[in-house]
Amino acid sequence: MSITHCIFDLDGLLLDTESIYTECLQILCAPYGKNFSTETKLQMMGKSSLEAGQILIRNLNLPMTDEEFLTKSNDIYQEAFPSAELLPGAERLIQHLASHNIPMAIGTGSSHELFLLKTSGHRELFKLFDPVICTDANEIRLTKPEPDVFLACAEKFPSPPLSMSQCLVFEDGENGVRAAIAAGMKVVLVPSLPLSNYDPSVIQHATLTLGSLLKFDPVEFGLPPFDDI
Ligand SMILES: O=c1[nH]cc([C@@H]2O[C@H](COP(=O)(O)O)[C@@H](O)[C@H]2O)c(=O)[nH]1
Ligand SMILES: [Mg+2]
Repeated sequence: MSITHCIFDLDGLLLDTESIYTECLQILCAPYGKNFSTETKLQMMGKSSLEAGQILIRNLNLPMTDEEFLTKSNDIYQEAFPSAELLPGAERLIQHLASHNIPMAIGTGSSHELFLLKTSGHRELFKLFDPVICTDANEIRLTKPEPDVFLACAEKFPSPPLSMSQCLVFEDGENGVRAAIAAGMKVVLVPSLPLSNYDPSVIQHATLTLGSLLKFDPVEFGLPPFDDI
C-alpha cells in the first residue's frame, strides 16, 4: 500500500546534531578520564536527555548525579546547538513533499526547548511540519524504542492516516527504527554512525537502508517523483 504520511526523526536525520552531541559529551566526559563510546551513544540515541544521561552515567560509571549531568550537558548544548546544520538531502526532500501536500511530522527524542534551539537557524523549513512531537509532550509516556512518539504523530496529523502502514518514518537510530516497527509503520534507516555499529536485526527489519537522504526515491513508496531529475 502507498505511503500517505511521512514522519521524520530530527537529530542525525534532518539535522547534523549527532556529531554535535558526540563533541559535547566527549567534552563532558574528558575531565573524568572516560571515553564516550559508539556503543553507549547508540543506546542513548532516541532517549530523553534524562534517560540518556542515566545510560551514560551507568555505562561509564561517571561520578555525578542525574541532575548534575542535566545541568552540565545543558550548559554545553546551549552554546553548540544554534549552529546545527541540515544534513544532505533533507531540505530537498522536505520541500518536495511539502510542494505535493504530503503531510509531514517530526517525532523526536529531543525536548521541545532543545528542538527550538536546534532548529533556530531553519525556522521557515520547520514550519512545514505538523505536528512536531517532542518527547516531553504530555501524551508521551515512553520514549523510543517504544512507539509512543510515532503513534502520537499519526494521531495528531490534521488529517490522520487510515492505517499505520501508510506512514513512512525516516530514522537514523536503532531505538527509532524499533519504535517505528512497533508502531506498525514502514521505516527508512539513514544511519548517522557507521552501519557496522548497528544491530544486524535492526538493519534487517528496516524497510530500506540508505547512505543519505539524497538516495531516497519517493516513487518506491508511491510518493510523487522528484521534479528535478
Ligand atoms: O549522543 C547522544 N545522542 C542522542 C541523545 C538523545 O537522543 C535524542 C535524539 O534521538 P532522536 O534522533 O531519535 O530524536 C536527543 O534529543 C537526545 O535526547 C543523547 O543524549 N546523546
Ligand atoms: Mg535521530
